[in-house]
Parts: sequence; C-alpha cells; structure tokens
Amino acid sequence: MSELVNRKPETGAFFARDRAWHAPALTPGYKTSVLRAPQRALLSLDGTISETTGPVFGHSMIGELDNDLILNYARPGESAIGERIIVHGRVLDERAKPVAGALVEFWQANAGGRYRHKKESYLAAIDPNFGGCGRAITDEEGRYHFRTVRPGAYPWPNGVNDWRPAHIHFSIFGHGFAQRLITQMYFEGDPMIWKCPIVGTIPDKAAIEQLIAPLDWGNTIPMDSRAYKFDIVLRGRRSTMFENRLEGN
Ligand SMILES: O=C(O)c1ccc(O)c(O)c1
Repeated sequence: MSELVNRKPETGAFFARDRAWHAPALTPGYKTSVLRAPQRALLSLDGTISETTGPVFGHSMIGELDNDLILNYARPGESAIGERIIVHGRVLDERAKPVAGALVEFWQANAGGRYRHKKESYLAAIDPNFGGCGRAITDEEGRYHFRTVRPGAYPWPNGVNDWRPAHIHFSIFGHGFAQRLITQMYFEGDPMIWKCPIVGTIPDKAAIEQLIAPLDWGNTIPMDSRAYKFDIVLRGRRSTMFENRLEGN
C-alpha cells in the first residue's frame, strides 16, 4: 500500500474515477477493447431518482445456497470438483467505512478453466455439478463470504498464446442500479497474473496488487478449505480497479 501515499488528496464528497489508477478504455493489447472503447468524448448525464435510490437489496432475496458454488448447482449428495476455497472480505467506501446491504455477485470458470456458457469453446470439461455463479449481501460490517472451488486458468483468443490467470469476476451494486463496480480477483502467488493482457491494461502496479487476494491462513478451515481475503473499496483514493467491460465472463 505504500505506493498509495503519493496519490491525489481527497477533494470532496464525490470522487471522480482516477484515470491514472484505472485502466484506459482503449488498450489494443486487449484486442476487444478497440471496438468497445468510446470513439467520441464522454457526456455526463445526471442520474434519475430511481437510478440513484432504488432498489435496495435485502437479505431476504438471497437463497440459502446462493453463496455456496460448491453446492448451488450440484445434484443432491454431490459437489463441484476442485480445490475447495472460501473467499471473503469487506466492501468499504472511500473513507474506509463498511458498506452494508450491498449486493455482491461473483462468477467464474470451473476448476479446469471452463465456463458454463453457450459461447464457451475451451476444450476443458464441464463439471456437471458446477454452475459458476453466486451472490451475497454485505452485513452491517460490510462483510461478505462465499465458498467455491479455485477456478482454472484458460487460454483465450487474443494474441497467439494468451491465457487468463485464475480469477473470479465480481459485481457490486450499491443502493441503486447506477452504483455498480465490476472487477476481478486474482490469487496470491499466481505467475500467470503478470502475463495477462487484461491485467496488463492497468497502469499502476499497486492497483493490480489490490486485485490479488492473499491466502488467509487464519481463516482456513482445517481438513476442508483454504481461505482468500478480498476487500473491495468503492470510489475514492483507494478504489478497487474498475473493469471497463460491462458484460459476460
Ligand atoms: O473481454 C474479453 O474478451 C474477455 C476474454 C476473456 C476473459 O476471461 C474476460 O474476462 C474477458
């Protein structure tokens, strides 16, 4: 975190996206960004009341297995194949205050690096007991957690031999639909992180490191699962890198 001290001071209640911290929209090394990047100057539109105030998510909308990717798609008595892990952390605002009641959604490839998606073409096997998505709502202290298997790395058609490191996609809704952060979490110690063209679009190494969840030995469940800790900081000086693309895996 020491690299963060040189960043701009807080200026007020609204924190504009810091373009030096976040990836630029146009990054030709990540091929599909060329078509996705805006070609004209951005316009700023005022949010409508419904965009900024609704809906408010509540714990009652979450099913019992929604935060358990090992079981939420599995046949009765079976479970997903792979290294069992727990991912947990807190959603914090720009002043490090917990954000309660935020909807946190996550999706990922299976242990072999294969998504359950009709457009997926990677030859790794589908796991019949793994769907690959789930959700949770943060508690009063901004905490969320889910159980899953560690996703596999996979190749993708970008350069001649490009691979995505093991990663989990995250979407975080605030109290309105216009408040949304989409990002990805990586795993401590994975050498593939530094070879990835998507990771490589992030200009600041400290911003990349903030996306790498450390192994959290203290929360390991003996004889069961290891734990990884991933805190998410909404808009502000220490904000989690925002992903430019808005849909898909
Ligand atoms: O934007 C893309 O093309 C793309 C490809 C592979 C991924 O794993 C991903 O997250 C995005």
